[in-house]
Amino acid sequence: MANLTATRPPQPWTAPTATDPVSSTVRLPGSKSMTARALVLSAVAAGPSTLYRPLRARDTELMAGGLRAMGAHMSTVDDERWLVRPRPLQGPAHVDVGLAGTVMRFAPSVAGLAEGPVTFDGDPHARTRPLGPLVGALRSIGVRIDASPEGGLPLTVHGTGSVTGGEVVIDASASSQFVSGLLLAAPRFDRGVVVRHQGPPVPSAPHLRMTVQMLRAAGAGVDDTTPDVWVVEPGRLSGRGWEIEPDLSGAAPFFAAALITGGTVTLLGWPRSSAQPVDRLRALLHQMGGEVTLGTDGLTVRGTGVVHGLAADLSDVSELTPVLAALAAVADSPSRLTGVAHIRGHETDRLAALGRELTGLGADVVETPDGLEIRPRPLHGGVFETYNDHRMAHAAAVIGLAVPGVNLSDVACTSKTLPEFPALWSAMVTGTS
Ligand SMILES: O=C(O)C1=C[C@@H](OP(=O)(O)O)[C@@H](O)[C@H](O)C1
Ligand SMILES: C=C(OP(=O)(O)O)C(=O)O
Repeated sequence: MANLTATRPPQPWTAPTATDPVSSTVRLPGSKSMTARALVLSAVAAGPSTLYRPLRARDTELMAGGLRAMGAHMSTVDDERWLVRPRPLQGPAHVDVGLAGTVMRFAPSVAGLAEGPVTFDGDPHARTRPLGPLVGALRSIGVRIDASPEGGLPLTVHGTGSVTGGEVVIDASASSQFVSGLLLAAPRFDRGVVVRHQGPPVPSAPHLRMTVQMLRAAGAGVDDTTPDVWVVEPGRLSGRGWEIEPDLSGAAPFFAAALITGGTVTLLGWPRSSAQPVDRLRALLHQMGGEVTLGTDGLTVRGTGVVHGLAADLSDVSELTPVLAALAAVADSPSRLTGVAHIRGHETDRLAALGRELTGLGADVVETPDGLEIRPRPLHGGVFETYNDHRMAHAAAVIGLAVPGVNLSDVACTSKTLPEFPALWSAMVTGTS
């Protein structure tokens, strides 16, 4: 079982250094984003559902736990299939969101459908993550919420068993999850929902497409033809089987290992057609000197022995920023990563954290308002603070392949999305995977 406690002791870890090009075939667990969506859609559906090969990690166990607290029946003992039987949603209940954006943004609208109060809180840093626009939007469609003055955690949703729904205007520039959180339970709202975004661009477009695609797969009527407007019709959602794809963002550090060591990594079980932005990842890795191919055995990344710098707007794939920044720090030319101001509101302020920690290893990094400029210089070992952020740990592990003595302050934070990370990583480096 993944570690669900916020106060687990830190687990320092020295990243293994690769003496040879890696040559590895990895089977990774399911996508965090697909698992979270499948759990929510299953909890508000009219019949039972099964998730095949879901992600078992802190974020998804917390999501299952939160929905279970509200009354949904969740059987998550079998790693290969989780069974969800919807039941009447009710409070009083408490949802621990941990540090999971998906839980803190997707579960409140489900709580609006529950009868009774549902309280939400999480790790200390979760209280600083943006939530106010979603709270305001839910209030405007009839959900009563007590929240901190900024509209963040801790909060209480006073569910009445139904949500009016209808037109809502929101500034979702801080997180696409605000929009997904409004859409996923909306078929159960009396009037469905019409979400209009007003403000700077919404990041993470592929995650919004995933939300729309999975809603439709569950039988919802969704119109997303007008930019920045999403319409979900009221109606019944059917229970179904959800095939969860391997997590592409979780695979990114393993693919980066192929680039940085000039080796080869194959991710098994990759589907022919995916809800995740594989073409974008392929293009980014190609720009940095890698080759990505989709074969019958899976998705393979081959390093060519060089890592090039990268100039890219990462707004649609911002989860990849830490790993790409790590590659940029060892590249043969400077990099400019832009379009990711909002990742200051992720598990930590990722721009500040990457700036500080890469500089600590000797890189020349300038933090800009919406990204990073990275000029490679010879790096050295040192302590790398991970700030409870799984993707900071991934970044440090990637650099550690090429630089001896990269000491992570804590590697257990990888349990947020991939508890097996240290073991899988070490197996890849020692050639036992
Ligand atoms: O909906 C989702 O599953 C996610 C959306 C994105 O959030 P932001 O739009 O806040 O970046 C992404 O970064 C996060 O890891 C997962
Ligand atoms: C930003 C991330 O997570 P969350 O869902 O907590 O926002 C992430 O996994 O990179």
